[in-house]
Order: sequence, then structure tokens, then C-alpha cells
Amino acid sequence: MQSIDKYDFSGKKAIVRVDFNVPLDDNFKITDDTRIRAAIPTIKKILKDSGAVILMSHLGRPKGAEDKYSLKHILPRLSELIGKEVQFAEDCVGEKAKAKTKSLKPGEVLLLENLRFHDEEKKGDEDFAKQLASLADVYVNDAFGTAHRAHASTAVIAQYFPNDKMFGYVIEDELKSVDKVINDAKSPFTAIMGGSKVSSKITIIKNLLGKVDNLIIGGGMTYTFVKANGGNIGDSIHEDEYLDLANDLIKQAKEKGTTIYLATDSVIADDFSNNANTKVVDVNNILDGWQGLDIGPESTAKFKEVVANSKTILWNGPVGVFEMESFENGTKAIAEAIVEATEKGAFSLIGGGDSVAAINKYNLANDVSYVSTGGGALLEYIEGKDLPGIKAIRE
Ligand SMILES: Nc1ncnc2c1ncn2[C@@H]1O[C@H](COP(=O)(O)OP(=O)(O)O)[C@@H](O)[C@H]1O
Ligand SMILES: O=C(OP(=O)(O)O)[C@H](O)COP(=O)(O)O
Repeated sequence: MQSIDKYDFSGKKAIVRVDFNVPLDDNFKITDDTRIRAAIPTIKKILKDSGAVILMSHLGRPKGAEDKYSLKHILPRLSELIGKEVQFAEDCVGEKAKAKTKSLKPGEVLLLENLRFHDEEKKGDEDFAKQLASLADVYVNDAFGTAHRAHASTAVIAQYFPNDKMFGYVIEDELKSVDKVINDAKSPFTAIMGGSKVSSKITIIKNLLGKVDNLIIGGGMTYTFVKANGGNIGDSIHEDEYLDLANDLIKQAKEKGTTIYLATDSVIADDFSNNANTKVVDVNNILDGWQGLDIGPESTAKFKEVVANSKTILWNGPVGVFEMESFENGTKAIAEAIVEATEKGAFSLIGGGDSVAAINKYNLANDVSYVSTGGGALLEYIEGKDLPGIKAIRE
């Protein structure tokens, strides 16, 4: 396997899969640039060798070419962090991409438009991967956050570079750090799962059973479990296809020796807005027209207690809509509890674009043991899964 440190990029065009799926506010301002900053060492190494860099990424989950998901929004910040003007191709394949990559000179950087503007990316289409591959001489995968996706740019493309494919520094460092946690996790091991991607993460929860002592479920993840158990969740976020699985998980947890802590109360709102009317209610009694947007004080106190008594902590997914002040209390309290436990000697690992944004919002990133650029990818790696993005480089 090639190593980025030893590879000489001189005179070569390197196509680098990065994960620039960063959170943006309504004015397209980047609210957390951790993932962009993480990619800078790889970019600088290629430039230092007098190579040219072609960056490709997805942003969000667009349906077609939606302008709000254009990577042009991150161009100014990217240029600033690299310290030179980054060029932009308005499409990742086709004539626009070809022309821009052809004229790219050593020492220059080009960012391609959002890969997911083409359905072929997520389908892992071979022809699409080949078109991307045709733009460059060497392939670097540095998108740890997307390594669990078998997409054209993360996995399929690697076959076109049998001798010139490698991980970037982000993936190299992540694998080393996470391996340390897996091999040396002290008990009690607590995982905190929140966020909104129920379908992506519910199977991960299943696989964490038996591996962790405690599993805290909060955030948007809560309501699928509450509904499955017969509770009234009003208009709260949930996924009906996963109700049976949610019930199964609760049963399996007992058999496998993992204690599940599901939120018991909720801060509900009559609108998805910071200015909505709010109430604290039992998580099973949410009225129609209202939605749960944060964990309530009772859940917060219980979760803090469990975290305080843990020796290994894994956190993925905010336990509320922390982006809005009215619904940030639970997430802030969890972040602070993790820091306290870390100060007492626990090892804490935080992953996921929004979870990292949350820990940064409270200026606590330096007070936890390790901050990963991956969320779902990190969890699947911890589960022991062979991630497609990792496998494609190794095989
Ligand atoms: N109760 C809730 N209802 C709706 N969205 C929620 C709720 N709790 C958390 N979220 C949202 O979940 C998002 C993060 O989800 P996810 O992508 O799964 O996490 P991560 O990026 O850390 O892996 C945040 O933007 C947050 O606002
Ligand atoms: O943000 C990401 O994952 P995460 O929310 O698990 O941290 C990655 O960029 C992957 O995005 P995806 O879950 O839309 O494939």
C-alpha cells in the first residue's frame, strides 16, 4: 500500500476525496470548519511536492443540483485556510471539469462541484467513477466521515488507480486513534446516540449492544423508540419503517447486557423555530402539532449521572436541536458532563459533523480525549465493519 508521506506527487494531478460536508447556516456561512481544517495537511503535502490538487466532496443530501448544497459556498474559507486562491469547476464531471483540470498547473488547487448533484455518485456507478478517475494521475481518499459509504468517489474509483491510491493524513490519523480506543476500552463504556439520522444509525445501535455497558438515546433518535413503545410523539421526527427494529433493540439490549437509557422527558415546541412556544412534558405525551426538540431536565440529570460514572465515552449526535438556543440545554449539559468525566480520567471520543460542531460551540474540543471527523463512519468502524472507503484502498 502507498503511504502519502512517502509518495512523490511532483508533476502529478491528485484527485482527493475529502469530506467537506460541513454545517452551514441560512446565509451559507460555515458554522464549523473542522472537516476543512482537517484536510489541509494532505493538500499542503501535495502542493509542497509540486503536485496539483483536485478536491471532490459531497455536501448534504441534495435532490439534484440544489444551489443551497453547492460547494461554492465553502470556497472562500477553503482558500483562506490553504493560503491560496482555489479554483472551482461548476460540475464534477463533463466538459467543465475536464477543461478546468486540464489547465491545472503544479501548485494549484481546484474544487469540483458537489458529487451528489449526480445520482451516479451514491449508486456507485462505474462509468461515473471512471470519469472522475480520468481527471487525475493519483487518487487519495481522505474522507473519513464518508468512508462507510460505497459510493463512486469513496470506493469504486480506487480500482482505476491500482498502483497510485492511498489514504490522506485524516484517514491515517483517525484509524490510528480509533484503534487505540477499540483495543483499550475501559468499563463502564457508555455510548450516547442522538442526532436525526435514525435510518443510518439504528443498525449501528444494534451492533453496539453487548459492546457497551450503557447506551443513552436522546435527540431525534428518541421518538422512533417512543412511538415503537406506544407513546404519543406528536409531530416529532421519527422513521416509521424502524419501529419494529427499535422494539427489538430494547429487548436484545437486556439479553446482551447493555443498559439502555431512553429520554423520559422532552422540551417540546409548537414550531421548528427558536421563537416557538415551549413546554416540558413526559416523552410519551407529546401533543399533535408539537414536536420534541430537546431532552428535558429529568433526562438531562440522569444522562449526566451515567456519563459521570463512565470510564470510556463515545458520543455521536446532539441530543437536541442545539443550533437553536431554546433547545441547546441538553446537548450543552452532555458536553460539559463528558468534559468532567474526562478530567476524572475517562477516555472520551466525540464524532460526527454536528456533534463536533456542538463541542466547538461550547469551546470544549480541547477538553475531551479525541474528536473524530466521522460520525456514522466512526461508529461503523468501532463496530468492526469493513468500511468500503478503507477496503478499496487496502485491497
Ligand atoms: N429532537 C430533534 N428533532 C429534530 N432534529 C434534531 C433533534 N435532535 C437533534 N436534531 C438534529 O440532529 C442533527 C445532527 O444529526 P446527525 O447528523 O445524526 O449527527 P452527527 O452529524 O453528529 O452525526 C443536528 O442538526 C440537530 O439539530
Ligand atoms: O456528515 C457525515 O456523516 P455524519 O453525519 O455521520 O457525521 C458524512 O459527511 C456522510 O454524510 P451522509 O451520512 O449523508 O452520507
